[in-house]
Amino acid sequence: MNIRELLSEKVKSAMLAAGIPDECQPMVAPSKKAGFGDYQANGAMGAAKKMGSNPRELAAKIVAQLALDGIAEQVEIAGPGFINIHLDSQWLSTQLGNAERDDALAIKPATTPQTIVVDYSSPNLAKEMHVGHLRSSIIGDALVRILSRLGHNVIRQNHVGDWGTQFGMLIAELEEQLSESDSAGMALSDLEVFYQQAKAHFDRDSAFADKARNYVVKLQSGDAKVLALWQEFKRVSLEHSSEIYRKLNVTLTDDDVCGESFYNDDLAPLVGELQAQGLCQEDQGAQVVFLPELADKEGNPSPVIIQKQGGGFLYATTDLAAIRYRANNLKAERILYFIDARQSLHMQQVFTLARKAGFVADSISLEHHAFGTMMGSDGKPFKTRSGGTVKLAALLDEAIERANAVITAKNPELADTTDIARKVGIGAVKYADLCKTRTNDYVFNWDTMLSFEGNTAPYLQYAYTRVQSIFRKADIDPNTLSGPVEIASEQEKSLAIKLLQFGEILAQVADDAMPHILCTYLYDVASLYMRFYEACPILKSDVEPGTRDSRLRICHAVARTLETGLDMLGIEVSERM
Ligand SMILES: NC(=[NH2+])NCCC[C@H](N)C(=O)O
Repeated sequence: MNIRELLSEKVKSAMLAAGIPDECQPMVAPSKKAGFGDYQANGAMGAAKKMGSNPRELAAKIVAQLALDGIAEQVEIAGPGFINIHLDSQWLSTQLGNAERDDALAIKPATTPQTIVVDYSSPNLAKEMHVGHLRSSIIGDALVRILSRLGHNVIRQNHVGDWGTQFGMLIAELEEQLSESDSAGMALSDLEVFYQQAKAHFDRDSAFADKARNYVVKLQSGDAKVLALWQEFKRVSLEHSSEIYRKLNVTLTDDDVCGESFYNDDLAPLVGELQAQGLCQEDQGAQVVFLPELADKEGNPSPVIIQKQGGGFLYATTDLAAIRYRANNLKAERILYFIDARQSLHMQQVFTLARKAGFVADSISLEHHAFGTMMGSDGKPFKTRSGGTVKLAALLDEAIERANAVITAKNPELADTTDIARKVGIGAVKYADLCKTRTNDYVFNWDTMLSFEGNTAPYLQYAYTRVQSIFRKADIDPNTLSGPVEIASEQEKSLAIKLLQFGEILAQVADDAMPHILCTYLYDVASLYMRFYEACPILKSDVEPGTRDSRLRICHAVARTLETGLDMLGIEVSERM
């Protein structure tokens, strides 16, 4: 149980004992300001309102029933009825000592583990991955890591775009280029260029355009030759994505790919079912669902086309089939989508229609976790200088190169910087994204993200390295320290409380799918550690051995928390920097 849960339970019992109705909540949270205790219980005000009594008197009744012996050293009532709880240093010492020893640190597994499907990254295989897929990949992966760590059964779904009319054109082009090229890998070494070639070919050569259209039909009817070409195209394109995932330290593998093509056979029956349920109607030859639930300001229902005139299916049709599969076959209890905010209406339509058609039970939580756009310094969506889309592969190489320059300038004595530059460069790009409130746009800036000051990956990685250097200097393996942790100073106390909040923070990130909360937390840990380090000498000769060992154990808890927290964000640390 984490501190918040423990205090909530205690305050709740006190409220019941004070005769407060069960529906009133204790409202326990860490105090926002110094001087108001470490935690606050704010439930007295709400309860007093409900009961028509005086909030301060009610708070006093709660405090009279509150059994926090050994947990809190002082409880006081402030303002209109806040209950301020000052935690007991001895109790914190024991808690932190236990956490430092525990493999799980202060992280407690979820009480009810769920099956959670996470749809993320999901690039279109016809083109090279670009910066637009960066946010989906790294935010989605952070959630996957956190949810797994909390004990949930997480199923990754890389819903790649591997189907649709454009593949006729691409396969026809591949066939032609293969007669001149040695391998598909060579012909497709630059997907962007290849796509442009195919498109130009399609536009200028009507015989080729006919062939491309014919290949779409053949692909859909399962023609062996066309299918083989398509598979080859898909294989090479997925290799490109896998390389980026490896570079980015994103956990997606080929096993997680469940692309649009997977649902192909399901689309016609699905439209049939919607027809049978009377949910869709014909409109100019197309099959359309009108959703009054999502009506615009004038009251016009929101139209969702699920089958085009001529029979073709759409993005929404595939997403409906996918959501049904995830609910029924994968047995998801929560389905999370990490997709650009510009697809919000699409997701709302899919969720509303899926519920209406009974494809997903009400008990299943459907969540579109939208994110904003990555902007350039000009305040417009991030582009190359010539206005083209920035390829992810090139961006990541540049990050590593820049990180290398920054770390060699900082520490010219470092022997081999290859591995450190990779961790710092990739970490900086990921952290700069993850530390911003997900729903906002943010400006991509190399200098800020690679800075060793402020809320950045290099700052946190460096904080970790500094702690590790203390153990090296003392020539001590922190795992062998056996004396107790003693929380004596104010700096030790606030650091201890912060460290013990790790589990609370993760539970919140898991609920809201907001990784920036974890980033802020890790930054707070590192900052409180710096304060502690300034105020509490560790290896000075006049420090008592018991105090030294206690402080070393606190350092160890800090290092492990930073390492584990960064790992949950998919960011690696180094022993030296
Ligand atoms: N189930 C989904 N619609 N997932 C997101 C797919 C994203 C789409 N392939 C794109 O690149 O924009």
